[in-house]
Amino acid sequence: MTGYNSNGDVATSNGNHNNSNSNGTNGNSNGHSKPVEYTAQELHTYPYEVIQEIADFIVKRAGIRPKIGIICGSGLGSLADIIQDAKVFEYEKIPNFPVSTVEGHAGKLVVGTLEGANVMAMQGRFHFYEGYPLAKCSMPVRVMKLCGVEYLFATNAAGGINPKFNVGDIMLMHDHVNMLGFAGNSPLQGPNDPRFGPRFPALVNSYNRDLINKAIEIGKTMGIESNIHVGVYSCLGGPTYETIAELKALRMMGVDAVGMSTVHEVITARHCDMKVFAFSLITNKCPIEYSDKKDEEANHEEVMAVAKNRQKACCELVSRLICEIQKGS
Ligand SMILES: O=P(O)(O)O[C@@H]1C[C@H](O)[C@@H](CO)O1
Ligand SMILES: Nc1nc2[nH]cnc2c(=O)[nH]1
Repeated sequence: MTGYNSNGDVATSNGNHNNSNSNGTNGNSNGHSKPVEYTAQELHTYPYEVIQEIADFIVKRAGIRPKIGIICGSGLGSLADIIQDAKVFEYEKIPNFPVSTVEGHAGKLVVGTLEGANVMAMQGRFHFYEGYPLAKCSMPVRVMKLCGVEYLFATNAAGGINPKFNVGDIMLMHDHVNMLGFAGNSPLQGPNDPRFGPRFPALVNSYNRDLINKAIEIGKTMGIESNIHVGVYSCLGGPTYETIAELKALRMMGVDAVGMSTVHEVITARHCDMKVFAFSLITNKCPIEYSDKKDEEANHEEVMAVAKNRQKACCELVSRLICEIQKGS
């Protein structure tokens, strides 16, 4: 079993340095190679070397270094289907990568080009409620960073708490309330590796203002300006949807949309100095008054159906924003 020695260097269990090569395998005496193995504890925190091996594995096989990373929210996997010259990696086949367990999250990494930019997209993200620690949920963001990604586009399906929001609207995130953080949980918990970023990162202005403004302009030219809002997202642990009392509390805190993802990915991206653009597709309206109406209860089938209906608009918004980034570079 491979482990880490007290210097933080990769070492085998007999104290030898690991001789893994860039495709994440160990050569052995009979010329065959086998994947590097890590302990459960190592895969809980994902040390730099593990992330580097995963990034090398992807870049080597994709043959390009992506500049933009996209995380597809529930039912929004089609954002990755528009990628050209795509190389597709099933999560199960990427060494030390977790697997997707949620419906609407295919569990594939797609690398290719979009609007002339090299991109990589996750068709399937990892959620806290799947039983993964937050560091593991957002580990792919660090993989993106070491692959060369400068911009993170994070998307999600969310419940609209702001009464002005309608099902099918898009909320451009300009801030978040980190409810899991309030409860003492962070993807950055544990020893800090300064190769990724500082121990105490600031999070004001996490959501790139320039990209938000560009997205608003794109929304106008798409004729959907009345369906685009700018607002505050909050991530809860899930997998339950919220109670009325929780929704009332979130609204009082200034939250416009609620979901079960994205915040820890944004924290991880900002820690390693990536530019962040994120949006929520409002898949259901959250009730904030008690009633017996069954149709006010959120459910995952509805979430995915709305996402499927709105995938064309979401794809257009993402591609046109990438086109704008390309014009500026
Ligand atoms: O991955 P996202 O945040 O888009 O998915 C949301 C939150 C839950 O995973 C699921 C609930 O319907 O949708
Ligand atoms: N927490 C939460 N996540 C969602 N994802 C889609 N809709 C919802 C919702 O209403 N609440």
